[in-house]
Amino acid sequence: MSLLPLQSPTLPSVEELQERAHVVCLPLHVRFRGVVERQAVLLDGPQGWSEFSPFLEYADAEAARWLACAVEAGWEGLPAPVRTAVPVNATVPAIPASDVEQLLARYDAPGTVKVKVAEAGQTLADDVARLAAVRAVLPQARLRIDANQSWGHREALVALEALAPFGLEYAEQPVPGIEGLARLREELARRGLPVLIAADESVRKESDPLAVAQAGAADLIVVKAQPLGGVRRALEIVRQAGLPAVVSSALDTSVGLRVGAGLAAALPQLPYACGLGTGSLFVSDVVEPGYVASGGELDLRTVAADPALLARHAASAERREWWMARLSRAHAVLAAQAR
Ligand SMILES: O=C(O)CCC(=O)C1=CC=C[C@@H](O)[C@@H]1C(=O)O
Ligand SMILES: [Mg+2]
Repeated sequence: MSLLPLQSPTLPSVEELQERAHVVCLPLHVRFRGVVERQAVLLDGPQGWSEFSPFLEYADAEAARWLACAVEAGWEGLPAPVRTAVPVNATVPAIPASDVEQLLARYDAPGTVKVKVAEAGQTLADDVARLAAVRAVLPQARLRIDANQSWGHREALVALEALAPFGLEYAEQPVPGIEGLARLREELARRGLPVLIAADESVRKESDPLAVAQAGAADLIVVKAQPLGGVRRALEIVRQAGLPAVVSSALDTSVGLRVGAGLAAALPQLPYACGLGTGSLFVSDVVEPGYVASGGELDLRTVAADPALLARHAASAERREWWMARLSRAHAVLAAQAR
């Protein structure tokens, strides 16, 4: 397959990136992906603010794709939108059912809710209770689940039998691997269990993001601008995959969420609400008000980080140094690819 190169046409020097970089540490209302604070580098690019925030454990080659996205958004800008607003889902982390109502109150009129399931240390009964709690608060909402590839084949079948009665829009990455998804999808069809399968990790963490579509292993793909190396590369992946796509966040700050909204706004078709509602999980952000949905939608306003908030949430000197070194290594990966 041919994809756009990872780097933007002009890769700025590492010195320029570092001069324009602000490292922040933002508290979250709930634990998400095992963290209670989000660290991010925000770049004051000539075409607008952009974000470099690969998860802390990611190696440099993977982090370089996130930097390619930041360079594209900040130095090239976003592609022209084909719509003026994007629908978003509320995201419910693997919290106790008793906390669901309070969490959902942070979202304004969500028409769709994504519920995290299969959390380590929890049971299927916890997942059922969490979905039931969501259903009780929002009887009309579309529901989807995300297992983050934590089930095995048989476990997934048992879980999906139990959760399908909630009327799932789809199940995101129920099991690991492209073969695992394909096998599960076949078995669901054989059993007449009507749950669509969405691929997330099998798109963003595979060396070939199109492999899952080529294998016929999923009904739809989840696309995230930072992990896929930028908005234009993600658009090209969706075009070549030929499957419906769900745009989602990488737990970005408001700046990264706006880039994700730029991806969603530029897609020719947007059949599903986007996972770009995660700004509501932040206690504080780099813009005020944060880039959160109202009436279940994000508008396409300009998002520019506020200097006072950047200062208030500035990371420690030690974290800043760590991020600058990481930025430099990711830059070296992109520079080597450009040669
Ligand atoms: O899609 C959403 O509703 C929100 C984003 C989201 O779920 C994720 C963001 C960041 C990291 C991931 O573990 C997670 C996901 O797996 O989709
Ligand atoms: Mg996911």
